[in-house]
Amino acid sequence: MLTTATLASPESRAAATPMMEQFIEIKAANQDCLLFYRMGDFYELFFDDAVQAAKTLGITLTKRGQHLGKDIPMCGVPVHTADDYLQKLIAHGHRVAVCEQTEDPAEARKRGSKSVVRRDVVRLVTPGTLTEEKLLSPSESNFLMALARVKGMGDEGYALAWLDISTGAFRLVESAGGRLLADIMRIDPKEIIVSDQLFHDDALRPVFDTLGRIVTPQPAVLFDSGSAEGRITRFYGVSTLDGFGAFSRAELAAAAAAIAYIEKTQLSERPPLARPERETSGSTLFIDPATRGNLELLRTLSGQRDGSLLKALDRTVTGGGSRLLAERLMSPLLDTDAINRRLESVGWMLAESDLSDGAREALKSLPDMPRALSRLALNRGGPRDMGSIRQAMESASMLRRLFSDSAAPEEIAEALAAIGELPPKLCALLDAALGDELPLLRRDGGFVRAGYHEELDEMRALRDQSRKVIAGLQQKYAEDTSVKSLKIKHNNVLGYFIEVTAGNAGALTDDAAKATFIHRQTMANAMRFTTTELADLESRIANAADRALTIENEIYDRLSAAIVEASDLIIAAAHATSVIDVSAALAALAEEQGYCRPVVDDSVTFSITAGRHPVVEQALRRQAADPFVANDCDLSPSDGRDDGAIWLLTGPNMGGKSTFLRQNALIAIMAQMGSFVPAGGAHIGVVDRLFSRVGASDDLARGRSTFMVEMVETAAILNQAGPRSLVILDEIGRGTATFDGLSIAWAAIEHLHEVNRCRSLFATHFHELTALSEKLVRLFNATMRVKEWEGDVIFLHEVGPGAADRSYGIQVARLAGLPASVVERARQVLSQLEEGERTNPAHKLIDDLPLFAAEIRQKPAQNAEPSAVEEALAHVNPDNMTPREALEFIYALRAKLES
Ligand SMILES: Nc1ncnc2c1ncn2[C@@H]1O[C@H](COP(=O)(O)OP(=O)(O)OP(=O)(O)O)[C@@H](O)[C@H]1O
Repeated sequence: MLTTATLASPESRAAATPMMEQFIEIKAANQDCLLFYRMGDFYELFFDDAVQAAKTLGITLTKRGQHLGKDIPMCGVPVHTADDYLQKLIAHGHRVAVCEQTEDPAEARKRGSKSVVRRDVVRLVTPGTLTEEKLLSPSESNFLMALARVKGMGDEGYALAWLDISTGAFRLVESAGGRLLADIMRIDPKEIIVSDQLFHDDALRPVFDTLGRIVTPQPAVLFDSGSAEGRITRFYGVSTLDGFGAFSRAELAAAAAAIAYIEKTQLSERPPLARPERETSGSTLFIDPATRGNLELLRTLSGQRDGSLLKALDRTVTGGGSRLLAERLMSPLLDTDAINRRLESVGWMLAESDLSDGAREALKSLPDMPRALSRLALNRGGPRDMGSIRQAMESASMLRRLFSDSAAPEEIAEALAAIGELPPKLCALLDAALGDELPLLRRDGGFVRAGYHEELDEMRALRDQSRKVIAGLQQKYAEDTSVKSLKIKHNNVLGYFIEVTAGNAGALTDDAAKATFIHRQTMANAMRFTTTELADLESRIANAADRALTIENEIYDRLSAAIVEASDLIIAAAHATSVIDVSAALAALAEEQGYCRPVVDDSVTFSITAGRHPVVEQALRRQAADPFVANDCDLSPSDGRDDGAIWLLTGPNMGGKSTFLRQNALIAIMAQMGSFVPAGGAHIGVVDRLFSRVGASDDLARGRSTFMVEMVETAAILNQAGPRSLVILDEIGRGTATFDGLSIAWAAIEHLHEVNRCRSLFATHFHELTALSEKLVRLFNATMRVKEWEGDVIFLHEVGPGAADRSYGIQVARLAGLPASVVERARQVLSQLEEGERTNPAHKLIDDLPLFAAEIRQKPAQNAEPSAVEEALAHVNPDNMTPREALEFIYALRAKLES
């Protein structure tokens, strides 16, 4: 098949029709994109673009004409539903170049009958540069990120710039090799651009492999730090960056690359980007990528939002609020003043519940201002986007009035001040100019309010009156000709015409009538006429309608320009409404769920009383199950020491160890993002790095077994955790042979205690480890309590001091539905093992080691008689059985078991 790559060959070009020539040229300039080629009301795709798109979209692949003697594969999507198709293509990792007709076909015809309509790519659609409402999730930011490295600055020379053209947010931070992936993951970009060179740098390969296909290489010139400043100043129309603050060379390179990419994809349009705001490197809680995934902050491990921490916490009522909450959750702070400022806002909203309820009510009618603004600035908007800005400005001002008599804390007061900066003139202008009911598209007209523009009103009246005049004319002609059924109709070919049935045509064609009625068309059953009067009227109507639309379009452009001019103020006010939304939402959450305000300071205290797991607690409540059992956790330094404690947690399977570990990590995250926390009381000395090793997963794609993944993550923790870190380790060493696992866990605890000296929670089934507490002064044993009742185990989910003596694995296995025969056999093996341990102290270290079952299996209990089921099984040959016989055999086994 002809591919787009071979299209550009000289033979291909020589054989091309004029339209094909145009296609080949445009395609050659956009090799890495599918080309949406505008043909009338469709975007059409050709050659291998068509094949790929038809497959992804599940639409029919057809053919259109031939090129070089071969059929040209083709598929197409209607322009008015193109967004739906774009969404699917983008989600599947494609990039799309949208090629529009840039002149009227009539213009092209003037150049000769064979001329091709001019076309040009007006935009590249990529995952990080979306603006359409349909393509975006209201509650998620859509960040494009540029990663730059400036040579000669060693490991510290990385910088990240990320921006969302749908909201105007633009930020920068410096990063380093060790935290690069963590920084990228906390920002959660949809697309990352890097220079060709960096893309092929072996040192970064593991980072890019983890991030997958969201990373795309771009020409190195985009990242040139020498011309970076010039590119940024040109974009913002300023002569120097002095007013923006001081940036490092790497930051400038990243910011300029992001801007260059926006220019490349948006072509002539310029989105309303806020000035780049610099984050201090390392000012947010470092959460390593594995921990971020395992703690299911934004999404569960299977990629769902349901079941994530964000979903459990989100009570915001605006898209902007929801996006800000997600950002805060992903980037908890280290600065206690900033954290307490946020907590102050939540506390105040909680105390002023009438006000905050009122605010939430007002916020519900607040449209997504930045996204409407961005569409208008990019010329992709319509009258309804203007309506959204008007409505948002009104709702925001109402919100501000609501708080006018209150003594709001600093953060809220600043937000209210930012709303106050919204230009009242713009508000008044939109109010005066825009009608109440707005059409989707500007080309439909009818969005300017009556009374706003004199000439427009006149033209509209003329247009509408003329329509009335036509109705009068119809009546007059009907009377004059005595043809009651005479009608004046309109179509696109003839314009207005008079129509009578064939039987009545005589009345309009007799000599007297001929002077007035001019014949236009004879149909099978009807005859059509016009009159000079009607033709005059028609041109007046058409002129008036045309003129009205022209005036409306001029007004649209003026309003749009006025809105875009105020974009900085609009973006700032929108952020302010999001701050109020988040504070009020966290207050509502705290009220609804009974959360408390944490004490956050610079100590290394970690003391939580009656803590709960925010997600599990809500899930249990939804299922109307037993309520969540609250537990204390205290890792604070004791006896005048300055380093925190390690809790070694033992307990039965299903006892709640993992839940307890995670809940304490989540409480720390929530406190540092500035939220109240699910606890009776909490005092947290700021955690600077959070590490966890929980759950087990294979990473076979990268050639790592479960155990390898576990060890890689453990290594990262032991190498990086410092005195202010919080470390959560769940069942280290379980993925290997027992002695190996136990030894690794043993050594890891000693290392945490002696070297890392950080606050840690360590859950394990190796009960031998509890002996370590005699040796390590900061290590404390804790256990999940259970009750035994008639051989069954009842989980109390209570954490208390001490060590568990056993794991109750067999009881849990029975609950899980393991066949009764297996459970029974396991009990026998366990008692053998325990017996062995009593008589043979050499086995001291292996009291709950399932892997040793292998050894036992070779030495079955001597007096164990084979059961009837085993007898039957021993004599059967499955290869000789039909499925039906096999099923009957199972029934027979079942009957034996029950007897
Ligand atoms: N504090 C609690 N209150 C109520 N229910 C809880 C509590 N903690 C845990 N649970 C329930 O117990 C179940 C098991 O908890 P979890 O997975 O934490 O146990 P575990 O001790 O880590 O088990 P394993 O050792 O098998 O991994 C959870 O799904 C949860 O529903």
